[in-house]
Amino acid sequence: MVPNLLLSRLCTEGNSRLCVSIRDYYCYRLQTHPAKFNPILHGARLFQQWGVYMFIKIEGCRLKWIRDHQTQIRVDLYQGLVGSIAVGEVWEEILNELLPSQTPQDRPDLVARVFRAKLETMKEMLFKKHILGVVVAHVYVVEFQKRGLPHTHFLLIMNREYKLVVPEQYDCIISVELPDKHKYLELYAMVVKHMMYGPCGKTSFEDQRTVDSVLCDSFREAAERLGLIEAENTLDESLTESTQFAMPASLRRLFATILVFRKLVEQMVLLDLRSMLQSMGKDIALFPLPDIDETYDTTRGEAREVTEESTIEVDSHDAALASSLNHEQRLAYDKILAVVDVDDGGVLFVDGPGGTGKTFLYTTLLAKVWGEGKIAVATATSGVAASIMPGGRTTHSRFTKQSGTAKILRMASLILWDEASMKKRQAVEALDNSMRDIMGRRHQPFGGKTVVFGGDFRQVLPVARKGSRGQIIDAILRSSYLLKGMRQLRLVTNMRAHNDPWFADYLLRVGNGTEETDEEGNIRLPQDICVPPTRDGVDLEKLIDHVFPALDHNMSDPNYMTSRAILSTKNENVDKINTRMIERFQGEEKIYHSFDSVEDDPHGYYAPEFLNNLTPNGLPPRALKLKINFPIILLRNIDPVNGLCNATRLVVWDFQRNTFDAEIVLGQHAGRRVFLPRIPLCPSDDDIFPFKFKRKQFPIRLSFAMTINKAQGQTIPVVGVYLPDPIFSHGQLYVALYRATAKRNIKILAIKDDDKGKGKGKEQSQNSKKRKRSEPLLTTMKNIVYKEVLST
Ligand SMILES: Nc1ncnc2c1ncn2[C@@H]1O[C@H](COP(=O)(O)OP(=O)(O)OP(=O)(O)O)[C@@H](O)[C@H]1O
Repeated sequence: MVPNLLLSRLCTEGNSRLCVSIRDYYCYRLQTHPAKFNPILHGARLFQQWGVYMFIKIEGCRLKWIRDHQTQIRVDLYQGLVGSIAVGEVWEEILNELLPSQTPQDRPDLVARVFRAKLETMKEMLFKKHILGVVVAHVYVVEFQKRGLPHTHFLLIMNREYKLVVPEQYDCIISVELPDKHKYLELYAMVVKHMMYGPCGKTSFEDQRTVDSVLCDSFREAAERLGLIEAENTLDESLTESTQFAMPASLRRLFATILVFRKLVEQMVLLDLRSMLQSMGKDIALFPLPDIDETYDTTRGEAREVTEESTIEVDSHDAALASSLNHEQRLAYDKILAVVDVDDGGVLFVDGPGGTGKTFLYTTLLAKVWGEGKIAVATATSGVAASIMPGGRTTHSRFTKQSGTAKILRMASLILWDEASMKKRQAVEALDNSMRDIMGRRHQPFGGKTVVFGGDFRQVLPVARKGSRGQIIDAILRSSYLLKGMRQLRLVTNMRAHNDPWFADYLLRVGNGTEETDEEGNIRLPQDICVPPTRDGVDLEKLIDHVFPALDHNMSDPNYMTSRAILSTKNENVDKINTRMIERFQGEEKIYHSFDSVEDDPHGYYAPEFLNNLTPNGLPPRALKLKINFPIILLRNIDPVNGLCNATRLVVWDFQRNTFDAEIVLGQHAGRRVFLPRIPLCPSDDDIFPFKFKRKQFPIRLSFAMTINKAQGQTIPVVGVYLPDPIFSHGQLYVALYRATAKRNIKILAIKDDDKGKGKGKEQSQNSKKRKRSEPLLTTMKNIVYKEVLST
């Protein structure tokens, strides 16, 4: 039925053609010529766009032919079997040919070729082997779905004796149920693997509208109840759920108290709210609430920071730690206190590799300064480091424009900034500039304050987006003008791994880039920390077993859950491991769907199905799957003062429909139970989409596995490292290794790059199980160290 389209006309002389069809021409443009660079094949989504335009050209001609030949085409006469086949994203024939970092969607040419080969096989089975009976005529169309993958619909006109005339005959060849898992395990597995839309359980429209045994009035209401789309009262409901969940008796008591002491309680609540909002960096005046009567404020208008800092109670245990400082810590301690005592300013840098006791030193210093009635301001670049420092706050929430900030900085005898190596130097320089103004001493660094920075430049450095090595180095504190006047205090002894001195030494050599390398520039990994290769290629399962032994027995133990994690370089690897852990973990699963939208899209041009498929880095998934006791990690600073900051680790306790209950498990706030709401989140990388994407979801991810960068500063005694791709930035290998306390607590699974063939893209790396057995797992590894950032 489909004509051959001619560019001008099809001329034949013997067997040779003088002209080619439009279709032939574009087929030629899509050929892969190994020696020639073909820009079309590298165009990713542009390639798809181009494909669509070219297809429209060809299809336009086809449609014209059909329009002009209506008398010959008597479509209305036909009836028969309708069926379809669709392309599978995990077809190996496609994955094997992808260029580095391409996905199947980026290569419509490959997808179409492989799809056609399969289609031809299918046609042969249908029309030559007659698997469904003799076919006398057929029609099929191939369509490309939104994601850029093709599928086809068939209409088969059967020979008279094979025509299906009663439902029973259809039932013999068409089955819309899952095969019996126990009888036909292989068939069952095959159907589940290739099933595109998941099992459907609904049998009627009423059934579709029934949620939790309640028949809803509309499909919209049913979708809202299922949490698939956002209901208008989601926030109200989550508040109601939290209140039901949290001690109804105390809430009733509060209500009774409000009735009795209305004005007083109202003012107390407002003052409390003001303080909470301040700690989140917000002013209560921005919200439509009753006015505050300052006479009820017992702090007499004193800024929250000042009240907080001047009422810190010293933990006697922290004060006693001073007697256990080791020699180098003691030297640093004495030097810093001497500068604090003189009170004429000084800038010091505690340079200590991971585990050398920087936090231990800060804890003793803070206890000493506070014990003398002085003010010490403790900050850290990341929320995790801040949460393990007494009175610690992130620099982001500490150095704000709040009225109390300047006052507290003026009063402080010591300002401590941990993980300064992870912050861009411009941020530190901005503080220096502000302090000079605040103190009215422009000529003295930090206006003459004692400022102690701590950090480790062996670790992953602040990200200069798409920055070159030079730009990254230029962005760090080492390159600042402040370095000249900074006194260096060195800690060397690894106190965390002191029971395994060989390992402690090895870590330091990795961090310093002094570990011996082979001719390919790789360092050797200690044999006993590498996962031994398995015969059946299930190395990742082996790594999971090493890190999470006897999971079934330990899954309800929060200490077990949070003292271990698998680290990897990329989010896609992390997601893969977390998905495996969801399957392994027992218990009922709860799925929370996100509500996705685009800002400034009043006409709804961006379809929800499209938005739901997006998973930008740093955002939670569209379908967040949780089970009780799952370890999770926060993705945003929600309430830093109360321990809810980016990278805080929690364990899931219980679910409600719009909220869930979790417990903070590490740091100063360990043991605190919190309710987490869904909040609007935007990708940190603004340029990633040509529109402003917004996902309303719980700001968390599972933390069975996490990226190496996210693990920086975390305490993880038992560590697995999964490296299906080589590490790619300064300090990554060091950060991954030094989390562990000893060699016996770490296992690495590094897969040789060649195993995946050259440039097979991410899907192939996800298929690492299919690694060729002849190829060994890696026991040597690339280590990237920018030595210039380590020298002073
Ligand atoms: N003098 C000491 N006596 C006993 N234990 C110590 C001493 N110094 C440090 N430790 C212990 O060693 C471990 C590592 O110390 P700490 O967390 O302070 O190191 P760090 O340099 O801050 O590490 P990281 O950079 O990885 O955060 C902790 O368990 C700490 O309690």
